[in-house]
Amino acid sequence: METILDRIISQKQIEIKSLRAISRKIKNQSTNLSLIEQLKVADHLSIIAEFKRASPSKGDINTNLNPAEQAKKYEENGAAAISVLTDTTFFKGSFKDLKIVRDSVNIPILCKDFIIDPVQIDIAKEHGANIILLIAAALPFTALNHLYQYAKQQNLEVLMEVHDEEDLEKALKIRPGLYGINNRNLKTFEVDLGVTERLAPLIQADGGFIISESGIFNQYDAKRVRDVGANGILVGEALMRSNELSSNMRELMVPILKETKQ
Ligand SMILES: O=P(O)(O)OC[C@@H](O)[C@@H](O)c1c[nH]c2ccccc12
Repeated sequence: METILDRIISQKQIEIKSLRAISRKIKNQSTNLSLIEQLKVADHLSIIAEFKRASPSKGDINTNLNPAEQAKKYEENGAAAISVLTDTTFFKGSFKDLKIVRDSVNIPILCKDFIIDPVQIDIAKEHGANIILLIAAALPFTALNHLYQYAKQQNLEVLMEVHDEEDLEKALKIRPGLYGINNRNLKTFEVDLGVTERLAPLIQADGGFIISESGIFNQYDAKRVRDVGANGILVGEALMRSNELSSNMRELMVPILKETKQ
């Protein structure tokens, strides 16, 4: 049966063709902002705050927010980085949003997309991204490794997303240094923080920073992933819907365990 991930990837293959045709008029905006350097010194859980208008699992989340204003609020309230969804078809995001956020803040930005081709990495960088996401489940090992090496050559950091042991096996061979454990299964949309509890110790044994992604809403969720060694959390829906962003973000920044520091 065709999963949502299969559908997203087939759509990407179509979009890549037009991305190649985009003239690269935009000046390279990339700066040297580093999430990894921040994670090295953080004493609380770092928040990667996401700008996410909609998603296939939740439908419209908040389509009225202004990306520049929301990004500034994330920065003011202590986000370590901002994630911007650039997929349009399924998430209602765009590279324009990425550029707007880049021009509004001074912290690292993650381009959140389904990357299957180096041209997407070029475009992410041209719009000001410092970090890209690579989803292990979306690619065979050789392609994943190739895109990882390409991004590093472009001076970008890579958040390597894993959801199960099979993904992790591919990721550990690459040793990316920065892992995203997605609590949401991109094939069924099921969310379970137990995924971080299961995979984090396997990553810790090998070394590398850990970001727990998806389904994190409050300090109990934050503590749960912190307790198994997460260095950071990637939070979208909870922050996009929040009416009290400052206090919500503050409650998520729980102190991290000494053993977690690298
Ligand atoms: O809105 P949430 O449940 O806080 O999740 C944020 C983020 O983890 C999620 O948007 C995400 C994680 N990995 C992805 C890959 C593609 C698209 C989206 C995602």
